[in-house]
Amino acid sequence: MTDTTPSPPSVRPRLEVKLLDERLRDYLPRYATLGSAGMDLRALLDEPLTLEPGQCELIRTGLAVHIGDPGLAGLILPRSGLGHKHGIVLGNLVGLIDSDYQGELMISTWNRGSAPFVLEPFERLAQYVLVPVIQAELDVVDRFEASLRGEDGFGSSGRH
Ligand SMILES: O=c1ccn([C@H]2C[C@H](O)[C@@H](COP(=O)(O)OP(=O)(O)OP(=O)(O)O)O2)c(=O)[nH]1
Ligand SMILES: [Mg+2]
Repeated sequence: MTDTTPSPPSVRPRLEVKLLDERLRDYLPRYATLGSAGMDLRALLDEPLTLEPGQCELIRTGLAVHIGDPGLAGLILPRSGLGHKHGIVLGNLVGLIDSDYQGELMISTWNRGSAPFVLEPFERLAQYVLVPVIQAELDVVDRFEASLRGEDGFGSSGRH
């Protein structure tokens, strides 16, 4: 199996990014492979930081990204290796980045594991995924036209 053909660069949306720390010039996020969905975000730290079991800290990335298009949003997601092997996940589970946010991307970093974890400066800590968004208008109604499912949910169709 080969990598999928990437979108031509011309159709990729362009995102404005501010580097809030000059050291980030050497660590710009990038897609690791042609088919990568996310770009890794690194921890902007001056020295290693030990996260004790249960500890949650807001970690700087040194990056501000202005998406600028309400039809797009950013997601900050955990890296699966850190999450599965070391229990390093996100304190907010998923970070949602609004298209009009112009501040620094921050990573709520939670050690949900049972051992201390030492986070190294510029370690790849989470990933940033750009996703399409559709904003809706709400129409208030008294009743819905009946559907097959109706109000059934939460396992109403059984487990298997
Ligand atoms: O993991 C995250 C989540 C959010 N943000 C930033 C970007 C986002 O656009 C803004 C607001 O996020 P959200 O709307 O999820 O938080 P809130 O608690 O509702 O804050 P607000 O009242 O500012 O909307 O915070 C981050 O930097 N990292
Ligand atoms: Mg909000």
